[in-house]
Amino acid sequence: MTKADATRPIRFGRIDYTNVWPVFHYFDPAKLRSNTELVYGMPAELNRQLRAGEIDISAVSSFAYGLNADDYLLLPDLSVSALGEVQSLLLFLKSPLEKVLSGKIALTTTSATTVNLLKIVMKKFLGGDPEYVTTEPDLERMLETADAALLIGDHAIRASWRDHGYRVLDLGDLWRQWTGQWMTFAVWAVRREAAERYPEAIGEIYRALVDSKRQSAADPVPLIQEAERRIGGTASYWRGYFGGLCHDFGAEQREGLSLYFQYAKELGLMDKSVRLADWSEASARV
Ligand SMILES: C=C(O[C@@H]1C=C(C(=O)O)C=C[C@H]1O)C(=O)O
Repeated sequence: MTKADATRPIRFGRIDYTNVWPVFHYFDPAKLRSNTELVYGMPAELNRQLRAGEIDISAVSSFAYGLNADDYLLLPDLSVSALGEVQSLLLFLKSPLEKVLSGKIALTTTSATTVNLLKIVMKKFLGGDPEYVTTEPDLERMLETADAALLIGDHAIRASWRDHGYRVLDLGDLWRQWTGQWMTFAVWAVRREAAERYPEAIGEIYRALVDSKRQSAADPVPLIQEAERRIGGTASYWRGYFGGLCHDFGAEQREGLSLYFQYAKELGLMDKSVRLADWSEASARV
């Protein structure tokens, strides 16, 4: 290992959306023994950076994990999942649904999981075949030329609060209606080479994330207050929002995500089957 390698910080990607807050709220890199640098970004940008090795570990779109499962390991029991409605994965319809099915849909540049979930819903569940264009997440501009627009994260939340008059479909709700399953939108992944190279640091980061998740679940009030302060909305909105999300990744979430990967492969959205592979502290210590 060169000197530069030995001193280089671990680069850790944090999605700059409220949905990951419970896992990051009490996570403070300054309290770690290892030199860890947080890199904030939209999911699609962090997906790219983890793929390129510019960051070592990150919250990423679950779809991006699926594309790169040979090179990544999952940090166990961490995810952004929901059974049903999420409130931040929204398709805004300017035209009636029948027209959207053969019309044009504008997709946010920030997403990977939800754009592919929408393609699954459109094709497999609703029998549609719309044209897709990818654009910056600006609802009014998207709908100038498209019949519908997909937004995720805080872009979707802010747009949903406006008096827009559009019909809105929640992708978490659609997935549940058609499959009865959980859906997992984001996971925490580490590059296999980073897991081998920095086993103690990854273990330390992992324990700190699990600890943050536990503290957030025990008392969501600080997160709710911070969301009100930074983004707006009411305490009851944020209570409902955080309450509808699950940051665990147990058997039910794994089953739902595996079904999503199966459909994505069936429709040619990814070319390989995905086997979920977990990082483990015990194996990293050997
Ligand atoms: C719940 C959400 O999950 C997300 C959806 C993602 C995607 O579609 O690729 C990626 C990360 C999460 O931000 C959300 O964005 O609101």
